[in-house]
Amino acid sequence: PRLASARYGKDNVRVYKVHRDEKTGVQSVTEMTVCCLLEGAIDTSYTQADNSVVVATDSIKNTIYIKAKEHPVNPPELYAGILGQHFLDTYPHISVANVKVVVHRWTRMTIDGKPHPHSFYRDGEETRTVEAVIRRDGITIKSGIVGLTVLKSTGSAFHGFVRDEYTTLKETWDRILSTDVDCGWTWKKFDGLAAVQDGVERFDKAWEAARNITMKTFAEDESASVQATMYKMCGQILDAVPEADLANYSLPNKHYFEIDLSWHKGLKNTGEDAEVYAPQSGPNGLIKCEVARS
Ligand SMILES: O=c1[nH]c(=O)c2nn[nH]c2[nH]1
Repeated sequence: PRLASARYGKDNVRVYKVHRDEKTGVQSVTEMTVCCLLEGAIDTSYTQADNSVVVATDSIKNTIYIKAKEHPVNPPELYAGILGQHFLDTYPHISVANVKVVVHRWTRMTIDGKPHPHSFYRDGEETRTVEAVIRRDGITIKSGIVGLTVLKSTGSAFHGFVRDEYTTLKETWDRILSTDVDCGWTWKKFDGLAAVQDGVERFDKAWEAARNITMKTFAEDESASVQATMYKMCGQILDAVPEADLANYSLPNKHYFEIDLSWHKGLKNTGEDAEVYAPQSGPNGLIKCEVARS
C-alpha cells in the first residue's frame, strides 16, 4: 500500500473573543468554530509510527487560541491566513495549512431604541464561513454564507419542464420558494499574508454585498426556477466583488405541498385557494452551480 494523501489537525475548536473599548465602554464579541488541518512531510507518522514529525493536534488547538489572543479575529479571512501562515513559518516540514473558520451570529441588542453596549442575541443559525489554504507559494481563500434560511410566499414559478411517462409534478405559476442558502465566492490567489492584509476591508465589504445580493435577488426575482435565480445571484456577486474569480450556490429546494381538503365538505384549498400547506422535511431538491468570471 501507498499513502496517497494525508492531513490532520484539530476540528471543532470553539473560540470566543471580546473587544472592550475602554473609552466608550462598548464591548464587541466574536464567536467562531475553527478547523485546522496540516499537510507536509508527515508520511512517516502514518507509515512508520514516527511521531517526531507530529505537531500534536492539542498543540494546534493551543495555537488557535494563542493566535486569537495575539491577533485580530476579524475579518475571519485575515485570522485564517495568520493562523495558517504560523504553521508554515514555525515548522519547516509543514507545507500546507487548511483552515476553516465558521463565525456564528451575535447581533447587538437594541434596547429602548439604543444599541446595548454588551448584550447580543443569536438572530439565526446563519454563519459566515472562510476556507483558506495556506501554502508557501500563496494563499487561496473561499468565503461564504451558510445556513441563511429564506422563504417567499409567492414570486416563484416552475413550468415548461420535461413532461413524460415519469412526470407527475404539476406546472405552477405561483408557488412558495424556500431554501437554506449556502453560497461562496472564491478570491483570486493571494501571493502571501501581506497581500491578504493589504486592502483587508475587501472581505467585510464582499460578505455584506453577497448577503444583500442574496436577499434582494431572492425577494425581487420573479423566479422561473431555483437554477435561474441562483445564476443571477452569482453574476451579481462577481460584479460586486472584482477580486473574486468564482461564485457558487448550493440550494436545497425545501418543498411546501398543497393539501387537497375538498373531501371535507368541499373545502377549497388547492391552486388559487391554497392557504394551508404541508412543509416537507424531505425529499428536497438540491440545485448547485458555480459561475466563473469568464
Ligand atoms: O426550481 C426548481 N428546479 C427544478 O429543477 C425542479 N424540479 N422540481 N421542482 C423544481 N424546482
